[in-house]
Amino acid sequence: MKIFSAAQLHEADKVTAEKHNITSLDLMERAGGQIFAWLHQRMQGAQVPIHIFCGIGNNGGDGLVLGRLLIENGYNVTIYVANFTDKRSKCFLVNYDKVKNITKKWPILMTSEADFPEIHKDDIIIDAIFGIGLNRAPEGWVKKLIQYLNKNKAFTLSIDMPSGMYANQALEDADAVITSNHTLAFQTPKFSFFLPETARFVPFFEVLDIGLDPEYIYTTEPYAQVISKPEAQQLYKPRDRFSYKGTHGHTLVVAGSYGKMGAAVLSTKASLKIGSGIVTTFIPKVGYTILQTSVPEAMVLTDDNENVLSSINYNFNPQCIAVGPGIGTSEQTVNAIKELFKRSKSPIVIDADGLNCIAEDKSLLKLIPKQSILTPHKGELERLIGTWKNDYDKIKKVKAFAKKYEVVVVIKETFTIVVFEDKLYINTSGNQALATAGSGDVLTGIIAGLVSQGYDSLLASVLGVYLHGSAGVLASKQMGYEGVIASDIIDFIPDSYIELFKQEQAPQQEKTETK
Ligand SMILES: NC(=O)C1=CN([C@@H]2O[C@H](COP(=O)(O)OP(=O)(O)OC[C@H]3O[C@@H](n4cnc5c(N)ncnc54)[C@H](O)[C@@H]3O)[C@@H](O)[C@H]2O)[C@@H](O)CC1
Ligand SMILES: Nc1ncnc2c1ncn2[C@@H]1O[C@H](COP(=O)(O)OP(=O)(O)O)[C@@H](O)[C@H]1O
Ligand SMILES: [K+]
Repeated sequence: MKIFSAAQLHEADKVTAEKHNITSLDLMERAGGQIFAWLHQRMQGAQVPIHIFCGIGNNGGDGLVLGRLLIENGYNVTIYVANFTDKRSKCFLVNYDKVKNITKKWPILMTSEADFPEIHKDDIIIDAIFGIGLNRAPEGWVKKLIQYLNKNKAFTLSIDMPSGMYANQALEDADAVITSNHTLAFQTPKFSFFLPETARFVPFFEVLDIGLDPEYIYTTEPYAQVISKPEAQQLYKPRDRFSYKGTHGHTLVVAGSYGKMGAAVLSTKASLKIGSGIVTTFIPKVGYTILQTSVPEAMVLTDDNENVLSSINYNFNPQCIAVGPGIGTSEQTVNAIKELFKRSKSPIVIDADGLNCIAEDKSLLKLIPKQSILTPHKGELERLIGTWKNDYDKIKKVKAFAKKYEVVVVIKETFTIVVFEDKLYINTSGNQALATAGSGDVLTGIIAGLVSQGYDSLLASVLGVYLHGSAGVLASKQMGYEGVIASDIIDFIPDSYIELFKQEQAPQQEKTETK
């Protein structure tokens, strides 16, 4: 699914109005109507008090449309307008009057803290204060209103986005954002929903299609893309019935050192399980028996050194090389990696200590083969590109880095982001079960195994991150979050492929006895 920026959404709004001969007011009616339908379906007329807090822009206008429809359908509604300025939007004003025309219970204008209403914990709060038009951090009594609503235990539904955060700009004041229970976003999720600094304000969201111009949506290069099952499905390359192991590529895994041979085992197994036809693993001598016994399917080459990598020699052309898990950063290993980079003609997936070796000796950077894939977590990324001011600054720096060295960067997070040139792909599979030792080593093997099978570096990264997340989720369904260890993620790789093409089962109709 495409993610558009706030500017693109305003543009889409304009284009839709012009091309489809509808007004912004019609669009607002659609948007408010969709929120109403969502609530109505769940509430079925229940008389729970609903408090709608509107700003004075079009997000507030959506709140007014919702309020009117709820009142017309007999709900128990109170509308408040956070009247922080008289510069109200046109569509807001029209809908403000429409509310006044259908009820004697007019919207309550709030102008200070003294106007904050009492809210019971079982009530419902609708947050329609700010949407994509926020242009500065909320201050004064409006900030206090946001804090007051957050302190309340009532269920909070945000319209389009939690008020106080930007769609695609860094957060300025984390104390002035609504923490919503559920967000209903129009047409597209917002980029900030997925970033470490802001995702916690959006624990659940759904996207409502408000019918913005399909041509605009289809042809416009998005700000970012969300990768979920339908997108991942399209990336899959079916296997040829007449293929043989060589067709599916030969992966070289360079990993392990004394005490960290498990990392080599995990990457090797993952690479085989994702479908690499042949895997050779290069390790220090100490790991020979461990590797041969744990993964009989893999071939093993050993370094001359007993405990760490010092010279990486092999006499074949792998389609992809995975480097880094468990190798340490001793001087001889850094030098060995340097020689490997110089020699390699294939893309290299560089993870963990592979990245730390680069951080130790930055001259390695320009030797990284083009189209290689770097998979840093936060700490490794910081050692590579330095610190950042906020999530957006981080993305900007990673984009510049990826462009400069012509590589793909996989920023590992709860919502992992794959960065290539100016493109951003956000992964949505995965859960907290993946937060376990060795999980990253599995991902390295997965991505390398996909490159070996003929996926280009970008697709291998995007699909690999998706399947890795999906395997973790499937494992956690049987073992709970805590019970999943990295080997389990590998065991569930086959299921993650199968799950990719599983049809969602339609809810079963209840059978009625007729006799
Ligand atoms: N395609 C679209 O773009 C559509 C947008 N709609 C709604 O319109 C919203 C965007 O509306 P607007 O652009 O009017 O903007 P908002 O309603 O998000 O609010 C911006 C208003 O608040 C003021 N403001 C911004 N930051 C402030 C601050 N910190 N303190 C005080 N005032 C502040 C602005 O000057 C402006 O008047 C969307 O989020 C969505 O809810 C829908 O009505 C329909 C379609
Ligand atoms: N809470 C979470 N939700 C989703 N994915 C997660 C979560 N925590 C960790 N992950 C994923 O698990 C992997 C952990 O990798 P990494 O930190 O390198 O682990 P290790 O170094 O132990 O192998 C990454 O792919 C990351 O995106
Ligand atoms: K809002």
